Amino acid sequence: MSAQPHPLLAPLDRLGRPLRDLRLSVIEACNFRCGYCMPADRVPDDYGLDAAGRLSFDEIEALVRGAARLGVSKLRITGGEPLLRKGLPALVARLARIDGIDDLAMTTNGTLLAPHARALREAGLRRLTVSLDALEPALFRSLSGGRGEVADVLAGIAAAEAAGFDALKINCVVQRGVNDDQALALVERFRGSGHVVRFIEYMDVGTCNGWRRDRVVPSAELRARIHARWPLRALDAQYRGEVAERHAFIDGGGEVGFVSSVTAPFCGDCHRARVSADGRLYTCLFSAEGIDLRPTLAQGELAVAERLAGLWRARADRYSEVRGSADAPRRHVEMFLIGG
Ligand SMILES: Nc1nc2c(ncn2[C@@H]2O[C@H](COP(=O)(O)OP(=O)(O)OP(=O)(O)O)[C@@H](O)[C@H]2O)c(=O)[nH]1
Ligand SMILES: C[S@@+](CC[C@H](N)C(=O)[O-])C[C@H]1O[C@@H](n2cnc3c(N)ncnc32)[C@H](O)[C@@H]1O
Ligand code: SF4
Ligand code: SF4
Repeated sequence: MSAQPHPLLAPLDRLGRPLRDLRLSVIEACNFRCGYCMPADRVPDDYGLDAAGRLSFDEIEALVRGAARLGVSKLRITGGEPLLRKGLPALVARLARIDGIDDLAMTTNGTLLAPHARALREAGLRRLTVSLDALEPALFRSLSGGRGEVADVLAGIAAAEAAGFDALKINCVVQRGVNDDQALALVERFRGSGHVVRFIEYMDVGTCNGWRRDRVVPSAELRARIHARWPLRALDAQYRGEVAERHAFIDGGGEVGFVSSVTAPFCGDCHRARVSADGRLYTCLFSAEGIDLRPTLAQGELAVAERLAGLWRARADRYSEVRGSADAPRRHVEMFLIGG
């Protein structure tokens, strides 16, 4: 059941967009070094705030309760790698109880999922997204910065299924000449499984990921490649502002999705806010500066709701629509700090 937003606090931003979706990073550290996010040559092995720099579970709960008062109903836990955060199932249990949060999801690289899937499910996590950029083991290892094994991710997916998670999202960031040749294999592997593979255009987020536009594979091109092998038909969005464009396999093999933030931006309906592990609010994936919420978190959920409402009303972000123009911000926060 959705919480009734406080009557004074159901804010619209300057472009008329409500706040519906909160993406919360619970940790800035990661056990991978994906080149498009946290390149090994730019981010030291021991990178990470010490635990005291992170929001406590009490602070996180105050944040989410405050956000729920504004009409936020969807919460995604992310990182860094969220499964590195100690005590995560206990945090999930606290967040799952918050009135108004109808959709509690997590994005993970999946390597630590096998031992944790059941506890997360029992704690109340409803949905899981697992990132998986390649099935070929040597390529997967290289894409993870030499840190990960694809077999561990597949074991994590199997453990999630056994724990009762169904219809996982399997997210693949596609780079031309790097892993675009893995797309058909990924589709084949998960067709008919009930899980949904989604291909994400490589984005220019962060300062250090060496983005090149010629490495972006437009979703339309990838969709045509998949359609030639397994014919597709477009599906309607399930709700306004859905990030992925959905397509069904005509033969009944399930569906596949495309996130096209470079070639077909979707800022017009963007109702997402992000909070980093140290409590900074980012009103766009491409914001340069976060706004420190920590002093307000100590004052309780009503104070949080009022502060968030004021900040949301001032928002006018639409980076993907102005990318490349003189108006576009030049500096962005790192993706591993705000969680994608
Ligand atoms: N530019 C841009 N990209 C986004 C935004 N939200 C998500 N993405 C990209 O899309 C990817 C997939 O996002 P998800 O978190 O899986 O999408 P979602 O719509 O919240 O997930 P579901 O509710 O499960 O469909 C992210 O990792 C980002 O790369 C956004 O607001 N702006
Ligand atoms: C930052 S990660 C955090 C969660 C977890 N570590 C994981 O990888 O699933 C969340 C998502 O952001 C995506 N991502 C990171 N950098 C990206 C980029 N430059 N372009 C597009 N997606 C990116 C990742 O592929 C991943 O699916
Ligand atoms: S995409 Fe996820 S797994 Fe890869 S470096 Fe970034 S935070 Fe880590
Ligand atoms: S670029 Fe910013 S405003 Fe546009 S959809 Fe992404 S997060 Fe929202």
